[in-house]
Amino acid sequence: MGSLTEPKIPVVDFSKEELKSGTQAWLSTSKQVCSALEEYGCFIVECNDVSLDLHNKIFDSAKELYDLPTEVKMKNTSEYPFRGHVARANVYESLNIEDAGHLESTQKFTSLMWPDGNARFCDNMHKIASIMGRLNEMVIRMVFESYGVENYSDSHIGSIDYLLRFSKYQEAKDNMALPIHSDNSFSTILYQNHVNGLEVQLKDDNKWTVYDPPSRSCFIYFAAEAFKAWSNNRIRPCVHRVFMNVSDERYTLALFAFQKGEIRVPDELVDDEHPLKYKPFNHLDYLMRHLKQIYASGIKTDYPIEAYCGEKTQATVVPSNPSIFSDDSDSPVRERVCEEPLDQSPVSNEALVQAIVADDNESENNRFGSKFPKCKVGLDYVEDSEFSSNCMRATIAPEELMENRISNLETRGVRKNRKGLSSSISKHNMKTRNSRLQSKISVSSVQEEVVNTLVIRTIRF
Ligand SMILES: O=C(O)CCC(=O)C(=O)O
Ligand SMILES: [Fe+2]
Repeated sequence: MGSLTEPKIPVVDFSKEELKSGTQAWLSTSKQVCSALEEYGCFIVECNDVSLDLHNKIFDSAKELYDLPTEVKMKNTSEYPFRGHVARANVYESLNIEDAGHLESTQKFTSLMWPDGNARFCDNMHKIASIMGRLNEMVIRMVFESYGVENYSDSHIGSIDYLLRFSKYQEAKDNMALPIHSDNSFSTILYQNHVNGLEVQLKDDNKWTVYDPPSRSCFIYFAAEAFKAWSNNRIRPCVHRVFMNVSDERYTLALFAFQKGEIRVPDELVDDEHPLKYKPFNHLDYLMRHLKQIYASGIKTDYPIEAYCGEKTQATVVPSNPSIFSDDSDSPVRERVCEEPLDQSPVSNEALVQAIVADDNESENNRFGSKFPKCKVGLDYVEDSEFSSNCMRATIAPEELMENRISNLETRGVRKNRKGLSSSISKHNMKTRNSRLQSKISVSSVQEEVVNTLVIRTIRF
């Protein structure tokens, strides 16, 4: 029989006294933090660092950011997947500041969005990011001390690479605004406006608990995949999703902590009871190569970090077996990953658009068509990946197949807004219906900031 009371997200009070290492308050708070992360993977941080005034200013500034024209927001780009400007229909939109631990990065982002300046925005965002960063560092010290590995805290904290993400959610048709996932960071701290929507899984039981912060000055702290690996599986990564069934706009700010350089399980955390589960790994490489492959291929894996650096995995960290990609032999359309990837480096929006345009014009220099002369280039919408709606794939297909695929794409609701065509495309004088649609799709992919997840696939015919 299950327990009668459902577990709740633990609340840890960081506001009572000044928390200083070595004090009784510090020790008891550390204990609560550690057991919350081991048992549930998350806890609510109660503190009084954010006044109601600052709360209001932060979300006014966030709204101001989202109210900017799309072409301005699209200037926020990144070589990493799912950073930069990401938009999904009217349900989800995010913008990301990389290297957010430094004021200069926030300043740079601010002047990209507001070339005439917006000191208020910069100031508010730097303030809240600093509060969240300090909290994260305190939690790291507490956990490291609890495990007796406090000698690693300084170097760990010194190598944190922060990412600040602004997210906006609106009511979703199926209510699912952000799919189920755990973060690929080390840890994440999240701050939200007055609209709930975040749900966490506290046990492996498919039950969801709504994050309902007790006050405007609360944060939620998540342990993520890299924290689990570092702790040799002691810490539980928090599985969460965003479920939106209210018409109010939900705004959040999340500070993701990544590690520059290598993460290795401290020797002190390996013993007979806890044999080593992970090889040392480079966190940013994990993000850049492994996740990129996973997202681009549409493979859903429950434990991506195990596949990357689990003690039992092979030396190759990037999936190389084409059979893991969709290859349904009953289907008239057989797909395989191009054995010789055309371009391993991140593909810029312009390069993608130019390649498509070049293909359409049957140019000699066509990057794709020269390798696959009978094929047309198009973009395929990936439905099955974790962040499905943000993913597009480049597909090479004979024209008649493109026709089918494009009608599928239409029914799958790829944006058809003709105004979405950028001038750089329309001036290329597209002739056929197909090519127009392809271009439109490519624009959509550009808008959705997914060009970096480009995978070249061939369709045999
Ligand atoms: O905005 C939220 O509530 C959750 C965001 C999140 O989970 C993410 O960006 O990974
Ligand atoms: Fe998340």
